[in-house]
Amino acid sequence: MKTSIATVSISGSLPEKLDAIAKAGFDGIEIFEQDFIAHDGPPREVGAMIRERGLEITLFQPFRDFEGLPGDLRRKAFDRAERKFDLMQELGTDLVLVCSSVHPASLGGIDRAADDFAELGERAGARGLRVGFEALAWGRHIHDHRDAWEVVRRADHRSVGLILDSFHSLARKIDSDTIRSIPGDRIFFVQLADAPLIEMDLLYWSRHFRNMPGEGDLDVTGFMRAVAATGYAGPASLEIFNDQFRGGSPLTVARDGYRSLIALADDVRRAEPETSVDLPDFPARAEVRGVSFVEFATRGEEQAQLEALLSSLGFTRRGRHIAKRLTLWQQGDIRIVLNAETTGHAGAAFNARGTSVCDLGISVGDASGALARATALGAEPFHQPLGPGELDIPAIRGLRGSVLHFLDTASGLDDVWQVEFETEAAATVDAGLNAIDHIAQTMNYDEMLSWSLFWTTLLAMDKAPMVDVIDPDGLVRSQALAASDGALRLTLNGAESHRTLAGGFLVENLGAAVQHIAFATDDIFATAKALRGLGFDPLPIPANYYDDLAARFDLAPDLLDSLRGANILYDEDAAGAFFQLYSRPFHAGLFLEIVERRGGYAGYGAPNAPFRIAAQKRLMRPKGMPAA
Ligand SMILES: O=C(O)c1ccc(O)c(O)c1
Ligand SMILES: [Mg+2]
Repeated sequence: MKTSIATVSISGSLPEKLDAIAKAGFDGIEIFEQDFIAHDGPPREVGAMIRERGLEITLFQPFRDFEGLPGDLRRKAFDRAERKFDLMQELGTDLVLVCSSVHPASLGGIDRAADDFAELGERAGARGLRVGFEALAWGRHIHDHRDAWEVVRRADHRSVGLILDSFHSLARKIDSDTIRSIPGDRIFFVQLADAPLIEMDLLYWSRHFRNMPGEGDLDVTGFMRAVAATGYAGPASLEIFNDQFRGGSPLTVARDGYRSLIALADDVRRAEPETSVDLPDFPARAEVRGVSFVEFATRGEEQAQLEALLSSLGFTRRGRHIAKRLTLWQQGDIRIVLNAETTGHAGAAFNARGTSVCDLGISVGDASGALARATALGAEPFHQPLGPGELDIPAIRGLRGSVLHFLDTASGLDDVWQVEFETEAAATVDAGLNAIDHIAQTMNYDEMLSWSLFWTTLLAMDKAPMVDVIDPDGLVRSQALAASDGALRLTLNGAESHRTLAGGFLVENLGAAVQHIAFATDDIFATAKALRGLGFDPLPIPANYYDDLAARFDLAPDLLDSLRGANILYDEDAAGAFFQLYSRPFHAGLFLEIVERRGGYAGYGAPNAPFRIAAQKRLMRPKGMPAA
């Protein structure tokens, strides 16, 4: 499968766009005319510049307002086309996209449009060029791929074909199966884009809110399945108009695009095994078994504080690494590794940011399969020199330079705790924490799409609807991702203002990282009681909160008293109930949480966030600062 992306999807100058696109692994580009015009250099040079980077020009676009014009306007449209044909020949591309007309003088009429395209095809064909017709969702007379196809069919010229764009078809809610009856060799080009479902004007939605397949809410997979079923064998090309991407890092956006396109093609071939998608084989999304470990880079005084906090939560130190300054803290199935190395990845992480989560270990069905999939999607493998007796655990780079490890049982990687660690004393305390409920990664708002794509293309995880977390000083957007059985839950929290708790963490911590870890208990009141005995200092929750709870929910008085007495927050929905107990914030605004889920409650207590955040901020406010 030939991969391609429109230059309009990436920020920067034309050479910057091309560098990023080539580096991300694409085979070709759709050259957006504006990007060519803005560049200072003749078309032949631009063509060479593109080919030098190993890219081909899959499409020249757009050519607007062509079909259905009367008299002189029609003649002028053909003159314009001839000029663009000259340009295409100099650039070195044979296909132009003609998008359906929005011209006020365009007359309409399928046969008139077909005649126009037959003549354009004749002129293009004489030069060895081809013309593709795309229905814009807001086209004046043609705004449905079925009508565009009818124009192409009636034009009946080998140099005239159809161009499909998932956005235009899906935005108009046209059934993708209508594509299955179009002959694949009459489809000249396929553009792909997703978008969040928002009610708004189609043109505005398209020009500002498109995103990578898998990042939005449209069924781009269903669309591409239908395309594949036709036998179409041309490029799959991303055409993403997005305000955020226009200002983003060219390489990050290009890499996200590549990941999204390869994952999409892989989904299509798995869903349509009878079709041939020309793509090297790699494993399906890894099945998640759970969180194997969370590793902090920490040293000195900060390490002592973190150890004290873990002890007060019922964790015990259970192992020491055979060669490195690593200790293993455990409770139930939860493993926290404290890495005090002064060199290597963790050493560098601590030097840059102080105590922070530098590594995550995920238990999967097949660890090397997970790595193979990650690399096929363009992830960067991570290697560190192995000491004697150490296991080679497959790993890639994750959020902001952190490292993500894959462990499994089949290849013995789950035994790393026995192989690489000397066991210390058995647990003498236990507060009933048995698993990691969720891990919260804080990032800038404009990193959220990228990281949610990262997780959902790599592992079998689904996105929940985006939730607003109300911080007293600004809004934080929260995207939850979960494996279907809850074996891994992540919340990606995107901050826009540095004044929010999440935004402040980004400043203090020099960028995105895990800000909190939530542990699961089966009995939060028993856990709270055990923690009191261990000297755990919970985040104090004001009485007003409990008065409001009494008004909002029908809670038994003794339950309300127990919640109040233990500083436990409460939420419920139709499926069940949720209990939350928080630690006080420590270094840079990191914190720990304890939760109990009852019934099928699948959320994260977002309604409690404003009160929890206000309570955390009261404790974090620098001494002597005014309250406002
Ligand atoms: O928004 C536009 O004008 C526009 C132009 C060309 C395309 O291929 C498209 O999908 C949209
Ligand atoms: Mg398009």
